[in-house]
Order: sequence, then C-alpha cells, then structure tokens
Amino acid sequence: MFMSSYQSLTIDSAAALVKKLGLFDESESLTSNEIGDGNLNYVFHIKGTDNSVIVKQALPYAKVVGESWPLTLERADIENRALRIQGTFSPHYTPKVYYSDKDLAITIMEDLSHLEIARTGLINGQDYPHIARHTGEFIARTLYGTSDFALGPQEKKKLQHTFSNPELCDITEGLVFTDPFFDAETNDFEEALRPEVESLWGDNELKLHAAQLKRLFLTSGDALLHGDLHTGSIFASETETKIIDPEFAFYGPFGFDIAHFTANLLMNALSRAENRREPLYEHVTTVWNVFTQEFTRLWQENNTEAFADTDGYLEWLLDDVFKQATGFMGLEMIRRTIGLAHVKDLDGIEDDTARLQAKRRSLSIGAHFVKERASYSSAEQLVAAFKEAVK
Ligand SMILES: Nc1ncnc2c1ncn2[C@@H]1O[C@H](COP(=O)(O)OP(=O)(O)O)[C@@H](O)[C@H]1O
Ligand SMILES: CSC[C@H]1O[C@H](OP(=O)(O)O)[C@H](O)[C@@H]1O
Repeated sequence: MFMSSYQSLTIDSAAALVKKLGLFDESESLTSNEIGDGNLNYVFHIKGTDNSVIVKQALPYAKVVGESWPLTLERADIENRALRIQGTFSPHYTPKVYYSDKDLAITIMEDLSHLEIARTGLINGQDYPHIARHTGEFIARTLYGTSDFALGPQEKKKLQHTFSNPELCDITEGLVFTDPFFDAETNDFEEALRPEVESLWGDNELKLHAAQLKRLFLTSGDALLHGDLHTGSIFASETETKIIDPEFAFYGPFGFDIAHFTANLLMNALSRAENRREPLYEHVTTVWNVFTQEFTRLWQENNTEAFADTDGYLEWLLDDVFKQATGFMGLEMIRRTIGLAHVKDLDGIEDDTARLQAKRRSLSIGAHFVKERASYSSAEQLVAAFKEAVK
C-alpha cells in the first residue's frame, strides 16, 4: 500500500499513486501534467486510455507567495469533506470524489476538463445560460441543508465543530475584510489609483461598515459555506455547472457565497462593452431569485425550527441575508481591485484608460454597496444601481 506520510507529488509520483490505488490498470500508459493555476495548490491531470482523474494536493505553504507563507495542510481535508457534503445536497453541481488522504493532503476527483473555468469563459465572451440557476440551487441546497433549520441545533453544532478552518478564515479576514482598508503590505494596486485608494483609507464611514461586516463574518455560523465562490471556482458549459475548490469552507453567514458570485459577475460586466452586459445582469437577478425560491421550498418542506411557520420570519431572514450579501459583494469588489488577489476580468483589460475606469468603478460601486446595503432589498434594485453607475 502507498505510504501516506506527507511528500509533495510530482507528475510521475502522482501517476504512480493513481495506479497503485487501482484507478487505472497497471499496464496502462498514463500522461500526467500539473495544471494548477490557483493561488494555493498543485493540481495534476492524469489521463489513461479512456479515463482521467484530477489529483489535487495542498502544499505546506501558499503557492502564490511561497514558503515564507506557511499554510496548514488541513485545508485538503476540509476541501475533501466539504466536497462530499456538497455532493450529497447538490450532486449535479459537485465533482465526484474518488479518494482522499489526509496525510498526503490530496483529493482525487472527477476530471472536469470538458468544461471551462467560468471566469475564463466569461472573459472570452461566453454567457453560460444556466450558470446562475445552477449556482443558486447549489448555494440554497448546501446552505439550507447544513443550517440549524434542517439539521437542528445539536447536529448542526457537531458538524460546525469539524469545520472551524481558522487559517483559511484568517486569509479571508485579512485579505477581504481588513487589509484593503489600511495601508497594508499585502495590498497591490496601480499607482494611478492611489488618490482613490487613499481616500478609501480615510473614509471612516466605509471603515465602520467594513468592520460591521467583518464582525458578521467572524461571528455568524449560519451554514457550511463554500467560502470562496468566485467565478474561478466554477466550471461551466452551455448546459453544465460544477463548483470546485471549497478549501475555505467553514460555518459562516448565509449571504457570503452568493455575494462573491455576484461580485465577480459584476466585475466581469465592468470589463465588457455596454451592449454585452445584459446576460450578467440577468445572472445576478436569476441567482437571487433561484436561491430565494429554493431556500423557501426547503424551509417549507423540512424545518426543525419551532418558529418556522411564524408569519414574517422567513421573509425577515431572506431580507437580512440580502442586505448582508450586498455588503459582502461590495467588499469583494474592493479587495479584488486593490488587495492581494486580483481578477483577470479587470487586470486583463489592455487599454490603460478603460482598465483604470473599470477599476475606479469597481471601487466606487463596491463602497456604495457596502455603505448603503440596508437600503437594498432586491437584485433588480442592485442591477439598476449598477447600471446607473456605469452609464
Ligand atoms: N476537477 C477538476 N477537473 C479539471 N481541472 C481542474 C479540476 N480541479 C481543478 N482544476 C484545474 O486546476 C485549477 C486550480 O484548481 P483550484 O481548485 O481552483 O486550485 P486552488 O485551490 O489552488 O485555487 C483550476 O482553475 C482548473 O484549471
Ligand atoms: C493567498 S490566497 C488569495 C486568494 O486566493 C483564493 O482564491 P483562489 O481560489 O483563486 O485560489 C482566495 O480567494 C484567497 O483570498
């Protein structure tokens, strides 16, 4: 049997491993490539005669920075367990897990190479007609299914206990909720944006709202979140959608995942010509409508909460989630513009004037959504405000 104390895999040892595990015939000739383009991990694509798999391995540090940023290998186990849970609630939208090894920090999963990373496709002009419906269903089912409402408080707390994920949460608490609002070393922005960035650092009202949203992230344990649901974590085609990479999974506020999805859609809209933005606006309204309908259906079908039938409770909750999410969406737009981890949608705009305009809009619209989140109660209103800001 394969020795499973940690060693970092190579294209050859990853291929040897999948053979040893019996996922391919001993005699089969395999091709193996490292295809990871994310910030944190190695991803090996291993292909035989008529089968292929993905071996994802965590490194003991963050790949994007190097060994000077040590990072727990536990994240591979978190990802593997989150994928399995998401797979029970949303099998159509989750890659199948074939094998995992906590010591080696690996997950071996379904190869989704027939699909495309949605961020790449959206940048190249794809619209993915079903991505918002599928993602809305995925979020509603996994969030509702792991909440107090579905599991009851005791079961939920037991599950919550196994997903505390402090080191990955620390990354989000720093990179999303804190650093962009201070002159932090992790920040990374074009010098031409310095006036806007310095004005943001001096905006006490904005900082107060960011602090309130950070507190929600630190203290709310509504449901098992994906934790990093941007368009780079979604594989898509005209017909299929699969959500990958839940290594940031933890129990957090209901509104967080949908906020990151919609923020990344809107940043893609900022990179497009005006007459190509409509499909993205439709995705923003669709994901919210589908999330709301599916969450409501599940609430009515299976609810352990004594107050579930109390008039106004569900409506109040959904409105509260919407307002939180509007704020989280604004924060994601800000951090992807001036923080450590950018998005290609904005950075890839070649023309300097157009790119800076898109980034300035991302900052000002983001700040507006953070500050004014309490005045929004529908996705249609969000889209109308966005359209007005980019006219
Ligand atoms: N199941 C999969 N099938 C095919 N390619 C995958 C799969 N999982 C990841 N990849 C590829 O590896 C890249 C990085 O994967 P990701 O899980 O986002 O890594 P990280 O955790 O480092 O961000 C993806 O953008 C995609 O190109
Ligand atoms: C040093 S991690 C930065 C950033 O990377 C993660 O995204 P990805 O899925 O692209 O690896 C996450 O959003 C973190 O905030």
